[in-house]
Amino acid sequence: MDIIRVKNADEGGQKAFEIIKNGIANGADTFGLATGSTPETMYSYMVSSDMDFSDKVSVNLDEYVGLDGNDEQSYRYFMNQHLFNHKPFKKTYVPDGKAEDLDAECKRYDDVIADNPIDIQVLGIGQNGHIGFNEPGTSFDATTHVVELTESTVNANKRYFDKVEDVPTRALTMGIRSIMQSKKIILMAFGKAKADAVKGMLEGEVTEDLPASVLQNHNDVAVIIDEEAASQL
Ligand SMILES: O=P(O)(O)OC[C@H]1O[C@](O)(CO)[C@@H](O)[C@@H]1O
Repeated sequence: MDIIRVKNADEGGQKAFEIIKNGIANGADTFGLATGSTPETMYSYMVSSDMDFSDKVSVNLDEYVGLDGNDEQSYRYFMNQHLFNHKPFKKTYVPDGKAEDLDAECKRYDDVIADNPIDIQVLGIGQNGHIGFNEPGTSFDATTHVVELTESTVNANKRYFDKVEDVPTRALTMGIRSIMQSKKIILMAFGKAKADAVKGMLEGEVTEDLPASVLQNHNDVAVIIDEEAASQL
């Protein structure tokens, strides 16, 4: 793994943006995208650039079950606000959290991923080492599935909701197998709360107990970490 140390989230977002830009110059046109606070600076750099993404495709990692794309807490809404409303893409995919048949939605999303092989996948990391919403214990062979969120994840994400009871407890997520099939992966981690997960991911054994550790088995990963996230290394 290529470890890129930066001062803070702003510099990290700039580095990630540069990797995206180089990727596009080398033919990348399908991007796996992530939500959460981590990629926000990267999206700001994309938005304030003069780049045109109108011939690019995005495939997002995950969505809360039960939330419509117009719901301000949904990941579809997040992506529209942070990127797509400013920089239109040719096509943007996010799992449908309101699908009546969730199993069918997982199957549909696997077809989307198969039809749109991801050139560059952007990832954050949960405090418990999750990637996408693949929580500890998820099989490395998983494809898109419905997940029960752990207490740690619900607590970490409650900052976006009025009260913890409002945080959905289930989500649809792309599986680890699909993430690992991306040609290139950029994982960003900023802040002290991520330090233990980053240490486990980079220095620990490869184990389903810490999903991000699987990235040790991928041959093209850029890990962008700030000083606080790197503080346990
Ligand atoms: O970037 P945050 O807000 O710390 O969240 C960590 C990770 O958890 C998720 O919110 C779950 O998908 C990811 O989007 C994100 O990478």
